[in-house]
Amino acid sequence: MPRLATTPPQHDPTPIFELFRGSYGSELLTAAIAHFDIFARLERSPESLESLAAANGLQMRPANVLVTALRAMGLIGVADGKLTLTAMAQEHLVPGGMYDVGDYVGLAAQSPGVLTMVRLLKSNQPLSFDDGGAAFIYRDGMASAMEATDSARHFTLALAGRAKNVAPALAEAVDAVDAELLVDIGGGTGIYSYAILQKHPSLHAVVVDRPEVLKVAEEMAAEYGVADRVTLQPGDMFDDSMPTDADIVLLSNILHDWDVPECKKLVQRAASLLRPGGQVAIHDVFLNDEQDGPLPIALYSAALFTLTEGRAYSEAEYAAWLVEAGLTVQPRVDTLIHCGVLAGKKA
Ligand SMILES: C[S@@+](CC[C@H](N)C(=O)[O-])C[C@H]1O[C@@H](n2cnc3c(N)ncnc32)[C@H](O)[C@@H]1O
Repeated sequence: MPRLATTPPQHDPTPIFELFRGSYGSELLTAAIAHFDIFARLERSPESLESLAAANGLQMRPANVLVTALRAMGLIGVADGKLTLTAMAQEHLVPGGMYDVGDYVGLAAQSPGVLTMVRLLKSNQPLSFDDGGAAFIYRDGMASAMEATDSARHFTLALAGRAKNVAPALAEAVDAVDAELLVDIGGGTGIYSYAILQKHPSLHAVVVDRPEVLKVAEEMAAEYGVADRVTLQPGDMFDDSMPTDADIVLLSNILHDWDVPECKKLVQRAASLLRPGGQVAIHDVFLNDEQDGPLPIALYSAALFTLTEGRAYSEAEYAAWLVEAGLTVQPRVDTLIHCGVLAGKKA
């Protein structure tokens, strides 16, 4: 009997993910207090994100990750378009204040996790694994752990744990009635596609990913009994051609791996593959449009920042890219573990 990718778990695993990501909160808070000049500066005068970033030698991606988390923690607010301290931060995090707790938090300033976070924030570079390169991302000329058999397998199977839980909800959330062709860009194990295939017996899926990753996708296609309706296409999603006339192009947990220019390019490429009436389905997490939380997503954004060239984005950011690509944005549908689908339809 093939495995079912459409049966949801009995218990929602979201709290486990939130507990796991909690360490990023501690690291960012300690980094902000003990390694960057944020609270004293904002006490002197409100400031734009750009100017706070420049004063601390940070590029915009790390600045966004750090400040979004501090806003989600209730330490930084916004007034008249500038960053300000909240009352709690003013009382407790301005150096020299009567009730300043900065030195207490600073006891963790030299811990390995905090030092690594500070290094990554300053360099704007993802972690490199055993000299094999970054996890989850590949583009021409970059060292990538997805190019070697063992590391590609390790990172791909790690994502299968989340995918097995979320895929049943994704298969419900994506409108695939009457669809014939699904293109899953950076599909990894392919589990999300396989759930949609199991729900829609006349659908065919093309899973595009790196060659070593697709070895895992091939095993999973057999396990889930969909191998005869799946084409595995090795390639580079930025440069290689992909099938056209697609009803659905799935970008599941892809855009959060990349910085804004790459995201725009990928959404444009995805839109160019659609037949009229088709949709690009962005499956991801969503920051608030104000970039001030929710805290679990702000901390996940920090995780993404350390591992990849991306971060979490807001629905407004994704929607703008879909519109730029000529698509009409559909209402967002939640799946599981903070994820949801934001689709853009081609007229
Ligand atoms: C974070 S994983 C997402 C996997 C899966 N879609 C999911 O939701 O679990 C990103 C995937 O994109 C693939 N990928 C990264 N860069 C790529 C590139 N340039 N071309 C093709 N695939 C790429 C990775 O190998 C990996 O499988």
